[in-house]
Amino acid sequence: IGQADASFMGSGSERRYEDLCRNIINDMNQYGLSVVDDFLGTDKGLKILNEVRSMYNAGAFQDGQLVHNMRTDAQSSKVRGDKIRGDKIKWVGGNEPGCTNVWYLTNQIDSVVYRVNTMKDNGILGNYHIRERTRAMVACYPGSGTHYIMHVDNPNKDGRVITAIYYLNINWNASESGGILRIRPTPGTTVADIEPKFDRLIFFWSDIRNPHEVQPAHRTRYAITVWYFDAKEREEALNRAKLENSKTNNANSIAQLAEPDSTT
Ligand SMILES: COc1ccc2cc(-c3cnc(C(=O)NCC(=O)O)c(O)c3)ccc2c1
Ligand SMILES: [Mn+2]
Repeated sequence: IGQADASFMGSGSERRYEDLCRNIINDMNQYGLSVVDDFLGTDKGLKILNEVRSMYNAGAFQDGQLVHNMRTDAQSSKVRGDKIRGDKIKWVGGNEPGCTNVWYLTNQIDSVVYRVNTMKDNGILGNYHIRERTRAMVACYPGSGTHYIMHVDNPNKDGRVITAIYYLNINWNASESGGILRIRPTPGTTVADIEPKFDRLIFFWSDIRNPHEVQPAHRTRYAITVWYFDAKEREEALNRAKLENSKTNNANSIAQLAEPDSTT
């Protein structure tokens, strides 16, 4: 996987920017994932890290835990919640105060994604029409073995086609701290083990092509994720949701009709 050096914000950067985008296109078509190192350079990366640290220390993150994998312990009928996810998250839209560096990052990722989506000979990327994305999800795995079990980001065509993750972890040593992102591209038997290194940006298809897990982290592990929507898949997902919604509303109103009117 081409480890493109992407500090293209420097001088004479046009050529390097084109090369970076070409690398991403090739990686996405060949592997369904791409790793870009030194995306913004050290000083911009540090500004983002400090901003995220102050958010986290201000207690702005909520427990990302959604569903406990509850099960009863065989011996003492105690119910044990095996956490599916151990991360704590904060959604950032980009215009909140104190998030200017996260906003700068998402702007930089946007320009790369919109570029690769429109370049000629971009293969599978040409099948999508990417016009919008989610807000930025700032995630912290607070160490002590917190992890995320194998999952697919978009298993049911909710519109998200590309996952982009930017890592903030200086001198990350996976043999000590774990926290590897393991992607198992499907179909296939290969495995991609990606360390959550400082100033590293990765892309991968969000759907069932890329089941992945975050292995137990033993050090605080920060990442910022944005998901990019394909306009057509997103519209179809929203239409399905609307249809479902109106069905339940109708069902509810019919149910109300059927209920004996309590006032009579
Ligand atoms: C309904 O509300 C929510 C709110 C937040 C949610 C966050 C995730 C999520 C998904 N993937 C990863 C991941 O794969 N990280 C890889 C890495 O850090 O290297 C991750 O950390 C978090 C999934 C569902 C959510 C639903
Ligand atoms: Mn995921």
